Amino acid sequence: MSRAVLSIGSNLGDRLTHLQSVLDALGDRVTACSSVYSTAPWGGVEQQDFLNATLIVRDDDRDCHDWLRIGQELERAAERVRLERWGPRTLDVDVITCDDVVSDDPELTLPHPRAHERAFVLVPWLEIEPDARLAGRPVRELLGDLASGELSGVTRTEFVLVRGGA
Ligand SMILES: Nc1ncnc2c1ncn2[C@@H]1O[C@H](COP(=O)(O)OP(=O)(O)OP(=O)(O)O)[C@@H](O)[C@H]1O
Ligand SMILES: Nc1nc2c(c(=O)[nH]1)N=C(CO)CN2
Repeated sequence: MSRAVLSIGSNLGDRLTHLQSVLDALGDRVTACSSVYSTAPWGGVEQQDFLNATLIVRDDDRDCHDWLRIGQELERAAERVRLERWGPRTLDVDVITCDDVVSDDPELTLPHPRAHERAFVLVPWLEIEPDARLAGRPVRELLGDLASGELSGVTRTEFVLVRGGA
């Protein structure tokens, strides 16, 4: 059994359809799904705005590596091409936390080593889990540490992701 927090994002092609493909594939393993946010690109590469959302997933038969593997399969299905670090992509699936696992394995680092700096992860996560903690600190507090410019780049949209579509 495992429970994970996943961040999904897209800024190439039909961005909403790419995000929905994750919900469709995960079906009822998704126990919570945030609103869809329009987010300014993080990381310094000039590119189109992203759509981002955060999900909570649970499965009796899967472990933390399974969530990474499933995410990578979905990225491949969306024909994601790796050209540039933090550059444009059809679909990105990051494992933010999984149970209470702490790991510095480069293949699956947990919690995700840059999540605490990313309003595009923290804002949607807080929406679906107001008491969320990351590496021992309340997500609400981590958001307070971010520059106001980071927060203003994250705007809730009216787009809707449909759960249980599998
Ligand atoms: N928690 C994690 N979630 C997703 N991938 C991870 C994680 N920890 C390590 N990785 C590894 O990171 C590698 C690069 O992933 P990816 O290309 O999606 O990075 P990125 O999304 O461009 O940047 P970032 O890692 O900063 O989000 C993957 O091969 C994967 O094995
Ligand atoms: N706004 C936003 N910026 C990003 C994103 C993302 O999903 N949203 N993903 C990145 C690579 O992980 C790099 N930068």
